[in-house]
Amino acid sequence: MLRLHGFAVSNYYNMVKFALLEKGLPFEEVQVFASRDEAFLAISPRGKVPVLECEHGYISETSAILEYIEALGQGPALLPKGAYEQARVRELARHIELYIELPARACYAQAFFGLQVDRAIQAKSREELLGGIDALKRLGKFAPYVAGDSLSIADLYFLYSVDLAAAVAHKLFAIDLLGDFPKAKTLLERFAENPNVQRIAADKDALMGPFLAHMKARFGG
Ligand SMILES: N[C@@H](CCC(=O)N[C@@H](CS)C(=O)NCC(=O)O)C(=O)O
Repeated sequence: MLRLHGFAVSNYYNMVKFALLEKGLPFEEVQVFASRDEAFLAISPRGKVPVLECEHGYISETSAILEYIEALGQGPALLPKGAYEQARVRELARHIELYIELPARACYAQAFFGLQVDRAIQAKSREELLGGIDALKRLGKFAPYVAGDSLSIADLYFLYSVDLAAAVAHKLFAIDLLGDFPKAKTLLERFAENPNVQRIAADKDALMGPFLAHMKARFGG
């Protein structure tokens, strides 16, 4: 059986969990916080979650994990047929990750953990986030899913990046990131009704207290 290592507050972990749930693949969750412990580095060389354990060994990096799950060919496909169509989905996923998730992440420490992020990093993140949202408006189809009429890997990145990015933009820059992006808001509302999304959100809420205590013990703040 597949085993998903990580923790329920992690947005990357939740992208993989959502894919597994939507595909109906059986899996076990192995709760572990990101760390640089030797035992964890042996399965995740950058000390990050998620890690997927399969019959052959361990896979780190969400995009590699998602591609592996997809290649198993079970459950509903999260990539369309056709090389071009697939490339468009991957293009969207990369845009969301590189230009929305990562700039927002650079400010998580201040937005969520009470630490201070350097002003220059904040300014760069703000600019990149606005550019990332602009690119998503241009590239996304939202018909009703990000890449078209069916759920795809691009939606996983969207669902578990844009909400956090919007929170960062609101808290640090007093910007309503989705203020003039009604299609994105509508899609988030649609996802909020999905039972798998609700289960993932409930698991996240349940772990939030212990996770914050873990972060405080590790970094202070
Ligand atoms: N590039 C990685 C990013 C994963 C990631 O950043 N995970 C976070 C949790 S949401 C983490 O493990 N952070 C710990 C760290 O960076 O030390 C992926 O795609 O899986």
